[in-house]
Amino acid sequence: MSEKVMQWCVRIPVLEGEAGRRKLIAEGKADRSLRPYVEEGFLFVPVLEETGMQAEFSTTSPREELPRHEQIGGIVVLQEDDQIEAEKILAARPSTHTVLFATSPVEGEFRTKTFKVLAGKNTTETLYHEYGRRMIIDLTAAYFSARLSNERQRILSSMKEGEKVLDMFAGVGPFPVMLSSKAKLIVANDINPSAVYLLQKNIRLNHLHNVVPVLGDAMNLPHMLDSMRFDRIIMNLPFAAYGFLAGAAKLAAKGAVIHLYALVEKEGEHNEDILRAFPNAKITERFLRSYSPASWHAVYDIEVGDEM
Ligand SMILES: C[S@@+](CC[C@H](N)C(=O)[O-])C[C@H]1O[C@@H](n2cnc3c(N)ncnc32)[C@H](O)[C@@H]1O
Repeated sequence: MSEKVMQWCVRIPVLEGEAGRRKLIAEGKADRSLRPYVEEGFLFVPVLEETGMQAEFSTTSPREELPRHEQIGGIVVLQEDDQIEAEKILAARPSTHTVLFATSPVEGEFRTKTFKVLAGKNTTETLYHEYGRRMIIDLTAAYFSARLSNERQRILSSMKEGEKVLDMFAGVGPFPVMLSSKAKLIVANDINPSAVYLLQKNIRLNHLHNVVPVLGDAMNLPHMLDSMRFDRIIMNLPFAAYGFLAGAAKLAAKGAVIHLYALVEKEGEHNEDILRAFPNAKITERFLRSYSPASWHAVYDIEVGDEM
């Protein structure tokens, strides 16, 4: 049961909210027994020191305070800068070679983080397995998250044999690598040279002959790919992909399906953007996971229809 209490707080514009909250946690200033919330475009974060601003917060349950880990191949990423916990994990899991703590949020055009090695080998590179495929990941060089593995399987199972697929923001290639078994062709594009370098390695590692890596800005794809049309387009750049919908509309075949990933604060937040690019689309929005107390990762499945 949670209860309401008054506490000192800081108010951060919502787009910088998650980065600000993490900074306050890293500095030991956040009051983690209380739950932050969003109101009128600001994230309110409860803090331990007096700030001159107070607000009402709900208490968190002990379960919400447990450190969460993400395992990517032989690497564990801890949510807390906790060396003792890191050493324990390393000793308990023989397949883990490194325990990391992210010292920044996902940031910049390449959507990468910086890391501190808490325990084990001094590296951010690892070999990751997903449903029988292998991928080389380097967490400082290019974005990667194992959390979308179920989502990749969901898309694979909805695909027909022989589809032409475009991944506009492919990173090191998890979607192309996992979807290649059903596709005729996958064009996999990314603006980060290190991501495309790893993508090329991952294509070779899995002996794929139908994935074409492209290094470039997704804005240029309609011009570069000219008359090509795709049955499925993956748009996984959650904070900005909706800005590329007009380009996707030029590259979508009749009857295509677009998977648009977004960070949202309310249901239907991007419906208008989608309908501007695809006026006859059928839109299904799905919740993927919480991102911050008041925002979440969503995927919009956009069936563009035959009349475009
Ligand atoms: C959230 S990551 C997703 C990567 C990959 N789809 C995955 O699931 O791991 C977004 C990717 O978009 C790339 N990116 C950012 N802006 C871009 C642009 N204008 N054109 C092409 N790629 C871009 C970044 O380098 C990053 O690899």
